[in-house]
Amino acid sequence: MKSLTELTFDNRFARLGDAFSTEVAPEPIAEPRLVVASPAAMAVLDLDPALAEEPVFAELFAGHKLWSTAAPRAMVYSGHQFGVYNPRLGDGRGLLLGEVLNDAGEHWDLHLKGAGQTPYSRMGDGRAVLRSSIREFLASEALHALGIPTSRALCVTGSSTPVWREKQETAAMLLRLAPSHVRFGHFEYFYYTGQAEQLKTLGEFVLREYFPDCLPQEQPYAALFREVVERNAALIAQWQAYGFCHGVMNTDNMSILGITFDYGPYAFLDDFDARHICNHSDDAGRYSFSNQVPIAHWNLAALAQALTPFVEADSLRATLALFLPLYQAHYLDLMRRRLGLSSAEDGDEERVQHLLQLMQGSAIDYTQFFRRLGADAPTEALASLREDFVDLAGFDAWAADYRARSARDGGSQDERRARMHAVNPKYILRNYLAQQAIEAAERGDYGPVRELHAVLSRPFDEQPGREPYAERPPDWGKHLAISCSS
Ligand SMILES: Nc1ncnc2c1ncn2[C@@H]1O[C@H](COP(=O)(O)OP(=O)(O)OP(=O)(O)O)[C@@H](O)[C@H]1O
Ligand SMILES: [Mg+2]
Repeated sequence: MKSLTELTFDNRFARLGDAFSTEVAPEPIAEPRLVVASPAAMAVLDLDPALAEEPVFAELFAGHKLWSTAAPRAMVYSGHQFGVYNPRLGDGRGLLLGEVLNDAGEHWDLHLKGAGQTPYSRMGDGRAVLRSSIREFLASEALHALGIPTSRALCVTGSSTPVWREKQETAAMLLRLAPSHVRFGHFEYFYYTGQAEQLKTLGEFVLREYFPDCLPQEQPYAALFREVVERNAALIAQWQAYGFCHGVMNTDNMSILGITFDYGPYAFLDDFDARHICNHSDDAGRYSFSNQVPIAHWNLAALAQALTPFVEADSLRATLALFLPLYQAHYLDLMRRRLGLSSAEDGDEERVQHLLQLMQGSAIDYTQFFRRLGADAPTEALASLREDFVDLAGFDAWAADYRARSARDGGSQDERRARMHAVNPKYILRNYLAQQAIEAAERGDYGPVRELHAVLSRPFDEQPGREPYAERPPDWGKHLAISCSS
């Protein structure tokens, strides 16, 4: 284990120079205090979790202190937002502090979100409020615990610095960790500004540092695009299988690594609803839950456009066409496992679709359904789940088929339960749980956010005494409108 001062920096992205990022010092927030830290994320940097309680920890992650070998910089990027190209984006409130080299030899970007104004702030104040920082923290670590690729969150630091949104709030900073902060929008920026040399420098950097297996191939950029398509197909399959709605799938929020990136008004589904829209400024439902699949494809097409200087359009198009079948295969595999099926059979896709149709409009809790389905033998589990469905005849037909399918799959009930509980979480980050923790934190009580984080770090475990965290939302928590100003 290291002390905080022993972190080793090797700032590869900073060395790309001023065409890619601008040196900016963090603007500290007043009276910093640790709100919550993730022991698992600290372990990524070989840091003892106890260090989070030292005053210097909050000072570092509130912009008051900096390692002498860090190199804080705001990155430039652009991107398509809601389908429209926005040429002027970039880190408007976040800074890449540098890249830490851990004991395993991995580079991890330290990105401080809410660190003050930068040349890319446009009209913004460069700040992030406490509630949105807590939401990003909780989701990053919750998705990681579910096994969904994501940026990580080291900690949230609160302050007394006032910030004006719809009302007066306080500023916070989130320390985000990721192997890279390069987004689709980085490629788009250099492509659309016609900076061919810089586009090539970026591409070579990404290939060399993050996709070394693509380099020796005949067409490294074609291989890179194929890898990004494959990773996104796998990622979006996990989102859909676990009911995660991102809400702002703009290309500036799409990581080149295929990890979940930028947590805004996201939501995990409570009741299953394919049409769910978690971003209340998204009137048209562009980023609704079921649209995430075609939108990921659309975003990949936007990235492909920026790669046309390197790869033939026909080749890019052919790779793009792989996205949907790859996605479907991953999704079906995950849903089979969620249903406790260890083998594949024709008709499984229809079984999954039929179940989701029955859930739609029946107010069926998506997370609880699968957990309860695995808790008992199929006949007993189905009998207890049945009463919640509106279309009972439809459900009975599905259940009869599922019982027979499960019997053919074989195995003991103990094996089935263990297998299902390992993929069907008991605890999920429900918006109402986040909201309760945020309201307590806004009153200065950080106990609830720490406890919720601890619960969500073991989502598949029974956690005696913590059962209330597995409950469906109360009425007030069913249709929370999460503010997009963050
Ligand atoms: N308060 C703010 N001040 C300055 N710029 C901002 C502010 N909020 C958002 N932006 C900028 O607006 C653009 C879109 O914001 P978006 O919400 O997608 O990103 P973000 O949440 O700020 O950061 P990230 O994508 O790094 O998680 C980004 O360029 C972002 O830096
Ligand atoms: Mg963003």
